[in-house]
Amino acid sequence: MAESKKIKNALISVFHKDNLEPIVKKLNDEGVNIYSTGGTQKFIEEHGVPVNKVEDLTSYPSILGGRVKTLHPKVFGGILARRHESGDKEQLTEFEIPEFDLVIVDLYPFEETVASGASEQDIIEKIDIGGISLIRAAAKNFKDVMIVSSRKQYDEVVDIFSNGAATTLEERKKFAGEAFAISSHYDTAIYDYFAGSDRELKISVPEKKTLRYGENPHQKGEFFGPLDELFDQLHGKELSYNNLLDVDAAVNLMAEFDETTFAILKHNNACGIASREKLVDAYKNALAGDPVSAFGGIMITNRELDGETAQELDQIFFEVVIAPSYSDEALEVLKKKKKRIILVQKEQLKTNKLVRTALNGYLVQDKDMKIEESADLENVTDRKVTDNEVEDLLFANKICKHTKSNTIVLAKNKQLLGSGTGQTSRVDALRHAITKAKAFKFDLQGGVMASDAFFPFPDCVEIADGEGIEAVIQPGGSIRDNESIDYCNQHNMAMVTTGVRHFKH
Ligand SMILES: NC(=O)c1ncn([C@@H]2O[C@H](COP(=O)(O)O)[C@@H](O)[C@H]2O)c1NC=O
Repeated sequence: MAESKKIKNALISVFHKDNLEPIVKKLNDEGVNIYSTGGTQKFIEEHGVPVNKVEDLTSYPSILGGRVKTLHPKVFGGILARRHESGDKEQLTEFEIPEFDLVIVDLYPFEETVASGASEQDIIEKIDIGGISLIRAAAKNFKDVMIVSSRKQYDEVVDIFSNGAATTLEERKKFAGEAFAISSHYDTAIYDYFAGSDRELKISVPEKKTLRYGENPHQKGEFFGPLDELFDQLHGKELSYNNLLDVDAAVNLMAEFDETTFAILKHNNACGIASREKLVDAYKNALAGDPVSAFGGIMITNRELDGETAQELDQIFFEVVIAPSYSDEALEVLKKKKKRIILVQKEQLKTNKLVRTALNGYLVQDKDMKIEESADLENVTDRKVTDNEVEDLLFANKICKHTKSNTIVLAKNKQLLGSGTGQTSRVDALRHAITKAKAFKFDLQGGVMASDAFFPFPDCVEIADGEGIEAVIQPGGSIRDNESIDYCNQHNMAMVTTGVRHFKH
């Protein structure tokens, strides 16, 4: 077993004082001398534990409103001295500096202060200088010093001290690594606050979840992010890498819909979706869109999931269900299958930037936040779209935005009839959409067609017309737009353009 090093002197300077008591009591029981800054020292004293003032050690009071408290050679010398260097030891003796073997710091809450909308002055005062220096110094000298840099580590520290106030080299090195994670995250948050539009890419996410594997079982996978803020998982196995991608697609798609809607996704694309007055009807009509692909799919709705809908859902195998809430009856039904993942979506996504790897770097872009309303539509054909067609066109356009390019979406009565997903040509996407719609016995007569990008040729409107599609929504902007528009005019079809392309790769 690794040799433990006893702690003789500890320096404690924490912003939040909660949960510190068991550690200081233990240190006191073990005969450790505790040194502390103003507020921390008062807190420790109030708990009946003797403590030395850092001010007495440095012979300086805390000055400049707390901007300088521990920034002194008598403090940093005691942390940074190399215990195996005789020169360092001699200097400690010469300047009467105690050797600190343990440093506990809880930094000023910079991120929380920014998030609270505080004034610039308050934010600037929450940039911790002394505390971050204590953390870095103690972590650098981990061979002799134990650094506790987060309140989240207190339980582990109490555990380590259960056999006496001592630490092993292995423990000190591990805590040093965690300390540099804390200090670099803290600096990233400060950088984010100051950085302008020409900012560098700095991402620091402490919350990590190790996944069973990545996209395939032979690939390792991890997720970084505070997933618990977004979802409560009520039941089922752990979300996998592919589940997370599907859930992301599902949540983004559903965010477009206000009325009662149910969607089923597979491989990040909707294979069924419908808006209806009753949730159970929305589900049944979503499932009808492609009951084959729905097998093993991701289910999502924007309404409380009721017992009747849950009974229907229970008839098929699916991986994940997402809803803002569930009735007791629904939960009882859905929990029957042990592995089924049941998620409560607590809030909408707030992300407005998208990041992915490309070549030897990263691509960063604004999220596609644009979605068209009826006022955004320009009727470019002789025949004007009817009110019902407008509803279906906007419905299809929303699905298009969240389907992999190239895509064509066919819809009718706020129900997805078929889509072509991720095709290399637009006409292939349409053919695929038609095949799917026909496979599930949909009548395309009177349906609408949405395209994520303009039609380079009139072939798509020609084929759609042949199947009975009567109205079309597309961004427009092709040099051959007129050929598609002319065809529509000659065949009593209506077309609206949006001026907004919705590629998704
Ligand atoms: N200025 C300094 O020398 C200094 N030394 C430690 N601190 C911070 O002061 C806080 C504790 O202060 P107090 O014990 O007075 O409540 C901790 O969050 C610690 O990170 C400092 N404050 C900010 O930089």
